[in-house]
Amino acid sequence: MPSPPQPARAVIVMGVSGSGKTTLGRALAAHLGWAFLDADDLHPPRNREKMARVEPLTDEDRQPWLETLHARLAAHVQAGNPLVLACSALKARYRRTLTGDLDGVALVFAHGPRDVIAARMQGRNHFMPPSLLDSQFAALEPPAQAIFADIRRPVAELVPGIAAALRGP
Ligand SMILES: Nc1ncnc2c1ncn2[C@@H]1O[C@H](COP(=O)(O)OP(=O)(O)O)[C@@H](O)[C@H]1O
Ligand SMILES: O=C(O)[C@H](O)[C@@H](O)[C@H](O)[C@H](O)COP(=O)(O)O
Repeated sequence: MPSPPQPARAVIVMGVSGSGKTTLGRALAAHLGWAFLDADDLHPPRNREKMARVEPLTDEDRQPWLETLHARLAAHVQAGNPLVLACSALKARYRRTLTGDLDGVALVFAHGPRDVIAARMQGRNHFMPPSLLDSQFAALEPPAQAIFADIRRPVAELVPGIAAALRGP
């Protein structure tokens, strides 16, 4: 994934389940006045059912979902309608599928300690069982280049820094 392009036309907020992608992505989109899309909302029913059975998704499970997300991202970029996409995007190859040959897609990595994330997952009502968190960390390939967001900090503090990083030096 290249360094943040100038100007960014889309942002992917990535991280394991419960890392705060949705919360941070929504707040960032509101701050920027951009559209927001939660990749969770596009999981096919069989993927949601699988996770609810406490079975991690495989590469094959995720591939069609990632292709659908790429098409949505491409439509926004090509229409000049910038988008914040919250998506786990755990592996480098998933991020390559999401971005494809699109220019101007920046990456934000929502990262934090496992215990903080586990506690937050226990406190919400969601189809994703907290017991899948270890499989999420096992699949995670942290990005070499991204805007790093430490999710121990409040979202309201994180958003202006991310927006500034998107604008570039
Ligand atoms: N920076 C933060 N500080 C405190 N709580 C947070 C923060 N980010 C997210 N949360 C809370 O953590 C939980 C998981 O966040 P969520 O956005 O649903 O994560 P994800 O989309 O990555 O699964 C939610 O209950 C949310 O309110
Ligand atoms: O690739 C995956 O394994 C899933 O996308 C997973 O990472 C995602 O986290 C779930 O869809 C639960 O949704 P939340 O991210 O909102 O917990």
